[in-house]
Amino acid sequence: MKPENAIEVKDVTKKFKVYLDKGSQLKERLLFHERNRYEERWVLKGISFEVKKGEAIGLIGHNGCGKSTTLKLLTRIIYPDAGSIEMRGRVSSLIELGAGFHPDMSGRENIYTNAAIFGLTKKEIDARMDDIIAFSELEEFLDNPVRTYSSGMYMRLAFSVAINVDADILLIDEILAVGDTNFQAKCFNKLREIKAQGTTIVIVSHSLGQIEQICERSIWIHDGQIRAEGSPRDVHPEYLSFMGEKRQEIAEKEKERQEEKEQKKHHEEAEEKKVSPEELEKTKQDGRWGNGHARIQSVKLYAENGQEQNVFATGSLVMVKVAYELKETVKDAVFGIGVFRSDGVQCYGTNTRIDQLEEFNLTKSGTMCLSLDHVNLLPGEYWLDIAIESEVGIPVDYYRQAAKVEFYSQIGDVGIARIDHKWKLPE
Ligand SMILES: Nc1ncnc2c1ncn2[C@@H]1O[C@H](COP(=O)(O)OP(=O)(O)OP(=O)(O)O)[C@@H](O)[C@H]1O
Repeated sequence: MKPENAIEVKDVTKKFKVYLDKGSQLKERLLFHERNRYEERWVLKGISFEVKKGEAIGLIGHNGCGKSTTLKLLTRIIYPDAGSIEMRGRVSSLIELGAGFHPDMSGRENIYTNAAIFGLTKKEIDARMDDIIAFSELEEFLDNPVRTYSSGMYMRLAFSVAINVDADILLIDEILAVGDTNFQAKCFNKLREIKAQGTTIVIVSHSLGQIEQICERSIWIHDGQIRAEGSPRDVHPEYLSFMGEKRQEIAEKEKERQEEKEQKKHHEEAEEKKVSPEELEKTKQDGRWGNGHARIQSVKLYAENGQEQNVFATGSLVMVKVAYELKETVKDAVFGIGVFRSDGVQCYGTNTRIDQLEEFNLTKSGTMCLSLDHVNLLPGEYWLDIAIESEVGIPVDYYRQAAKVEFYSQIGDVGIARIDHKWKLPE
């Protein structure tokens, strides 16, 4: 092991056995001869990385990519099928909330057993007891059995023990996601303090912002292998754009599924009412109204590079293209857009009249393009309503929820939309 390293992971592979369903009824069980049928799932397919003493690294990746498995291997809760893991120093971990706590024992008794697991003697624990209790802020509950604790209280106790055992290496799995915001902030500050004292830290988190604030390096695990590794500022944008594309694929599949479901429902309704699906379509006014002189055929969204998509990073340019078919000339046409959050809150709305564009007549079918230059909507799902009106506000085609759009961001600000801002710190 290199002298400057605290952790060396070399070509580690790990597989799990996943037992196939054997059937729960007696008859099914009797009929199944292959009782122990299982398949092997390779979760890690050869992972190598090194962590220097005093360095903090973040493990990122989509659900199920193998982050927690990597951390459990480092804690030696489980062992690799091949490869090697070497670590130097005392290891402390916060992996599963309250794992290692005995529910019937009091908080105080659990501090003793838990700290002993991390290798402390009774004398050492006694010396740290006050610090552990003070950090947990659980003085009044300390003699109650931990089964009466809330999950937040569990986490306070577990965190307080884990950071007070003078570990050389601290392994944390998504722990900062639990607890109230005050305690989260306190843990976060404590982690920085511990890091400044030279502790090596490995964090698994979906909060890229937290990783950026604590870690020098991010390791992106994908499909059981390391896909990228480097400064969080370099790796995270790459990861986010990859996840954006994935979400786009999922959104498209979901859209197809919804369309198929709608079509099936539509046919069933038509059959029930003994009319043709086309006739039913004509009479149906759900979320759509107007005199029908023009009809919106499609509303598609495009990114700056011209690619059609429905998932965007907050702050991106979104190009909206509205294709319409004309049945009759529409005089003094006005195009409008409304942006609604999925819970119905209107986030924005405008039209060509509000924007003081010259009035125009629609004389043939075509496409209207609207460029939304910096859409600062915060992460979530939104719907676009699109409308065509004619002279003095007569609705021609109002199309509710004409397109769905999703935004993502790695910044943790909250609300509906990001407001451009600048801070000026006191001199
Ligand atoms: N004991 C186990 N037996 C069988 N499969 C397991 C076991 N532990 C984990 N797995 C599987 O291994 C894969 C990786 O799990 P892991 O918990 O490491 O993912 P993760 O990256 O931490 O995910 P998340 O972001 O959801 O926490 C998953 O498909 C999971 O179902």
